[in-house]
Amino acid sequence: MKRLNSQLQQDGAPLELILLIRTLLAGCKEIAFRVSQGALAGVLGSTLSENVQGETQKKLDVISNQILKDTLRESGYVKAISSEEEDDVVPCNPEGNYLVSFDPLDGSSNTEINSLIGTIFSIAHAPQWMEPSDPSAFLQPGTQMVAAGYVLYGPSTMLAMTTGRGTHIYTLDKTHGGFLLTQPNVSIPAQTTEYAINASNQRHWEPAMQAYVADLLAGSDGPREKNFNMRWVAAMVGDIHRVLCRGGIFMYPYDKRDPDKPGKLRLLYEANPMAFLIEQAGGLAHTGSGRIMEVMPTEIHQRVPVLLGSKDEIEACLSYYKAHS
Ligand SMILES: O=P(O)(O)OC[C@H]1O[C@](O)(COP(=O)(O)O)[C@@H](O)[C@@H]1O
Ligand SMILES: [Mg+2]
Ligand SMILES: [Mg+2]
Repeated sequence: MKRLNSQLQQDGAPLELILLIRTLLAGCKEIAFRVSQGALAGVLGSTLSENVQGETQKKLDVISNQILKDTLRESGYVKAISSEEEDDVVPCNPEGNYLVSFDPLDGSSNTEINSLIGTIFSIAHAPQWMEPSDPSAFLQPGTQMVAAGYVLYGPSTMLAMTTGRGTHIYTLDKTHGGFLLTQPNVSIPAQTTEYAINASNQRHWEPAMQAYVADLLAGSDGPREKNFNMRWVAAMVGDIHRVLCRGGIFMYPYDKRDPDKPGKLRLLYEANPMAFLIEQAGGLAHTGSGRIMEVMPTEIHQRVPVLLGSKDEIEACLSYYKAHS
């Protein structure tokens, strides 16, 4: 079975990027170990770095953030980090060539019920002119990413990643500690009868989304003339993994509750990396008004609506937006 390194080389990733990805994944393997300890996380710390030793009271998302921050800062490859768990950009090596953004633990409320969680990340080039503490270099559209992916901490630890040459899925072989290629060149079926949305927010959606979901619910009796099934992992990383594995769509649409928060999910840490993976697997990634990866961020913690997944079904959804515009 092919190793991650060989696939990255085959996809033409430069050596420094490969080394950075390996460093990032070393941090994720440490998180995987922590997560697998469940309620014992932080108690058994013999293999863990000094900075997180003894932090037994901290929640796993804070611990995961610390692990990734320490690992990336020490590597020297990274000029600055932006993280869902940090208010400001974290300056690293002024000579570093890359910027890394991450959601250290996505779906963190699932930790309480021993259910799916993961780390989502993206990597971009750091401009020469940039001061490490300057957030403006992170304010570039997702089209500038050179790599993105997630590590899913489930029954097995899995990695989905793209460097712009297809999306590949790997499984962590815990016997030797390496990621092995288990699903090369993922291709999301264009059509699907499976969708994911938190229906408890229904009253806050725009009319286009209300109409679209109403027609999905009407099933074979409605205009779509077929039955749909619904799934909700409550961790984007788990829902997107399902979409990559067997198709479907995932939506966290515009929500009119708070105009400052047009969606729940964060552009830099969640929407962009997942959009890159989905597009590289032949799917579509949209906000309802444009391609996610073309959104120009105005601040690092910006939120956006997301519609991701099987191409024909996302297009069907967008036709409702068009009809209501
Ligand atoms: O079920 P809810 O409350 O609508 O929220 C689920 C969404 O919130 C998130 O958990 C947010 O991620 P965090 O755990 O990183 O805050 C997404 O992964 C998920 O899709
Ligand atoms: Mg998240
Ligand atoms: Mg998180």
